[in-house]
Amino acid sequence: MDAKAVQTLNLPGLTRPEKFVTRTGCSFTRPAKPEKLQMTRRRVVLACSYNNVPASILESEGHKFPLEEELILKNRSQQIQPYLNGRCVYVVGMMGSGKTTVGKIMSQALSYSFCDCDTLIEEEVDGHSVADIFKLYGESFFRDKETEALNKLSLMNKLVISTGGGAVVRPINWKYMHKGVSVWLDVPVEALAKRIAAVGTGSRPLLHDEAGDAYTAALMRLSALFEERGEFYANANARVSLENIAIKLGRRDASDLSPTDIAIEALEQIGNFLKAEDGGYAR
Ligand SMILES: Nc1ncnc2c1ncn2[C@@H]1O[C@H](COP(=O)(O)OP(=O)(O)O)[C@@H](O)[C@H]1O
Ligand SMILES: O=C(O)C1=C[C@@H](OP(=O)(O)O)[C@@H](O)[C@H](O)C1
Ligand SMILES: [Mg+2]
Repeated sequence: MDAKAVQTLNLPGLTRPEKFVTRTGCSFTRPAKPEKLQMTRRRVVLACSYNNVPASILESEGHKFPLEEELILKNRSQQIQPYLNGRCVYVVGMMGSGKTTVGKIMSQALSYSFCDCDTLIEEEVDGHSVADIFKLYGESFFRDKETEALNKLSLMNKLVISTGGGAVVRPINWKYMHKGVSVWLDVPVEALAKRIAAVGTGSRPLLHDEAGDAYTAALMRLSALFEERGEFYANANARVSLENIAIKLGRRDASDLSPTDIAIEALEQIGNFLKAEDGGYAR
């Protein structure tokens, strides 16, 4: 064993190793005393089903394994449950920021149900798509339906709710969302434009009018929208900066992050908010 590489970690709460893949090619040998682990730089496979295994030792060498992701998601959600107390989690952010995609992952980790606010509105308006609702009845009608939907959802619990990108603009909507906990997926507009260009602007009526190639058109419109709305997203209780996650995980840029990477960070940021709200006292 390379002595230089050996570090001793105090891992409170670690009980017994089974099988898991480390994320920095670290290896563990089971010490005599379970609460201490020795790490070397060689990759071995070891799994812990643990509470409080710091995610920092689960750093990826650029690839993750479902078991490891499950462990971390579960770990994060177990840490926040006592503070969340069944309150709904609202995911806010610009169009294309991953609210629906990441929201579903978070709901599974929290054993919550998932609700997409746009889908709820479509069901309320005879199954018309959001784009058709804009066309048939106009944006103001859509916004009223959005407020009605958020009002209804605010009476429920144990839901992860992915909101529509414009929900943050109306103060009344925040009155409803602040009955739960809100998290803002803060994604660089370039990454948003790339994602939306890949799927097309058909489902997003506010991106329809720009001329030019799909990416440039989306980038122009999203930049203008963010200019108008940026301050409203900042009302969220927690913020997930994809640029910060990329730096933390040593990735090239925000486009290099999976929805699960973002869900893990979202749960961590929600946890930070809840602990601060609670005076940091463990339950
Ligand atoms: N982390 C990610 N990396 C790459 N593409 C993503 C990521 N998260 C979401 N997407 C894609 O971006 C598009 C928008 O995602 P979606 O969840 O619908 O966002 P929103 O609900 O915020 O508009 C979808 O095509 C989705 O597959
Ligand atoms: O940003 C917006 O104003 C909108 C975002 C859309 O939802 P997504 O954020 O899920 O695309 C949808 O609510 C509608 O097209 C308006
Ligand atoms: Mg959505």
